[in-house]
Amino acid sequence: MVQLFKFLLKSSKSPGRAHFRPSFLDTLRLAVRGGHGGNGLPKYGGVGGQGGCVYLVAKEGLTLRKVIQGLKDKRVAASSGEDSSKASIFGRRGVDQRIEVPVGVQVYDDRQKLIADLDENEATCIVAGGGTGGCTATNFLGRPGENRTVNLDLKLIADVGLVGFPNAGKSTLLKAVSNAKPKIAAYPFTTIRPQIGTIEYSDLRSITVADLPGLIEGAHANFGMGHKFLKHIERTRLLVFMVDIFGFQLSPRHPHRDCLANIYALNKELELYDPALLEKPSVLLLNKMDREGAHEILTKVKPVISDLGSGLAQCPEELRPKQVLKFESIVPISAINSTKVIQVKSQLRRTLVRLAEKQFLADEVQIKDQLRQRVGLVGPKIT
Ligand SMILES: Nc1nc2c(ncn2[C@@H]2O[C@H](COP(=O)(O)OP(=O)(O)OP(=O)(O)O)[C@@H](O)[C@H]2O)c(=O)[nH]1
Repeated sequence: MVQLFKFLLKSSKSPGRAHFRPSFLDTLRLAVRGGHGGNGLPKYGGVGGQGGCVYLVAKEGLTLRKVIQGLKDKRVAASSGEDSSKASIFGRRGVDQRIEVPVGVQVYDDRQKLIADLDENEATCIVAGGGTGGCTATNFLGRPGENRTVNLDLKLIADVGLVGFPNAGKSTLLKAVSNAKPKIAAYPFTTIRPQIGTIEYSDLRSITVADLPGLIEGAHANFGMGHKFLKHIERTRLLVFMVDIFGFQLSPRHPHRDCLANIYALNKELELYDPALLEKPSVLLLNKMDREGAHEILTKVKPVISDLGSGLAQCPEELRPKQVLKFESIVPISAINSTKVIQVKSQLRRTLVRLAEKQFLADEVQIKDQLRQRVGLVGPKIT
């Protein structure tokens, strides 16, 4: 009977497991402790070995979930340094603990002070130093290692951040332009975690695009998934806003917002999260242009979209931002039409190249200014 019950329990579990997708993890708290320093040997002036330290190394292709799976628990301790002895006057150093984490992790201490930003492959930081070994200065007593809690906050690194309300067609576009395989459905909130796709070009260059889901009107008041995923756009070089040209209605209980109102609402949500995001270069994609009546709407709204400030008086008060977005370009598209999608691909590439050139020139001016200040009036002339 027990066997039969176990069998039934097992077989009822497996289909569920097949559909189980662990939630996206972008924060992790770890308790870390450096090893204790070994004791010295006063009689011979022997010095104890230093305690091992705990350090983090950024590795491409990792996720925070894999990090947890690789750890026994969320406490990581390095080993102690060896005591000094007659046979070994200088005690051996404790063994370090190396934890590999995804590229893009920011490390904070308990007071939310940033310790390190591991934003490139192989970037390393020590999160818990080992205690020094005992010597004359410490009365030959080894010191304890650093003991603290650190918070790992993963901010995805992508060239482009795709932002829009549900159902705008973000997943459809990402699937069409990149290697990503997002879920697509005719109802909102199909995408429940950020998706990253790589767009490849014929000259073997590639750019990465992150689809950031869950943003809805009122996200700042924690509606939907709130601003949970907006942190991931902080590091993108270009923001791509996507709206349905016919507007969007979250549910029959919510008002229908036309495409202009949606743009203001996106603008406001970003402003409420962090006004600095509005300074980022951005492109606007007006999607679903294949549907009947789309071109009439476009003719009507385009002048206002090109100068969002001019339409603020007509914008519903609850959606009105203090500062308006200024788009590098406004592109009417149809994410399900492959010709238009190819145009978007090259448009993104052109914009990123232009931004890189601008940045390069700005850096050059800054470097020359710094050199002039250093050289002063007496040095060679810097042109
Ligand atoms: N007619 C038309 N329909 C489109 C177009 N792009 C997307 N759709 C449809 O719009 C619906 C929503 O598309 P998604 O790509 O899932 O939208 P999303 O923005 O990723 O939605 P969430 O996952 O909720 O964030 C789907 O039924 C798509 O087939 C388009 O260019 N034209």
